[in-house]
Amino acid sequence: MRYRAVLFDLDGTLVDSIPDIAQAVNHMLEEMGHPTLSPQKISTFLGKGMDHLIWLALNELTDAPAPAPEDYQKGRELFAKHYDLQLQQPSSTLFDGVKEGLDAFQAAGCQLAIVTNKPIEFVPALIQHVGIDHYFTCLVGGNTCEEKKPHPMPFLYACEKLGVTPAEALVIGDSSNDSIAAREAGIDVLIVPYGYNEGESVQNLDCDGIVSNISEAAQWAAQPKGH
Ligand SMILES: O=C(O)COP(=O)(O)O
Ligand SMILES: [Mg+2]
Repeated sequence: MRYRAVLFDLDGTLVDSIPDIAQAVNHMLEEMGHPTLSPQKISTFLGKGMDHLIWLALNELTDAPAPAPEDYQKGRELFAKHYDLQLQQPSSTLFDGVKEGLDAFQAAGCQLAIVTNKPIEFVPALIQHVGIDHYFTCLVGGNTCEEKKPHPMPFLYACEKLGVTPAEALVIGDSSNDSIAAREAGIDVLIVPYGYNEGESVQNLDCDGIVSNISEAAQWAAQPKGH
């Protein structure tokens, strides 16, 4: 294995988290007297953290250039309340190949971390529900560091926590937020094509490869560079 640590994005890479996020967004919208949005539409708002998601969802429903500050604040409180409730009985699921891939990386002696833009308080319940919490020795959320992806800080913070250099780490993600942050941090990056890249194709992202799932990522990482 070419790497000592693997830093995983969460939403859209390990977990199909849209079912619970869409429910929470739509409960928020309903309580604020707005019509609901399709899960497909909501999935295009994901990637830059909870505040951005709420901003885009509220913005979608009005002609105003931005939600009023009090509506935005109310939206943030309601989303957090409903997402927390949702995570008590979640519907989110693991993508195919995740467990096999995590097992392969772990068997090869890699340390595993999650680096997500999701606020850290929601992460433990979600990864416990899908049965992958025991794999990770480091969890970094969107509010753990001063900056979020696409800033490199969260990935560099995870490397420091795990005691590895950026050259010894690999990032696996689903969006430009992951590829840009990884490149800026000097960390190799693989992209999966089944996640949420803010509604855009992943084909043009600056990365070291596009792999069909995490299991294939582990095979890729086991080969010498240049294969
Ligand atoms: O919270 C988001 O917007 C996306 O989370 P992610 O970084 O795990 O994809
Ligand atoms: Mg993601």
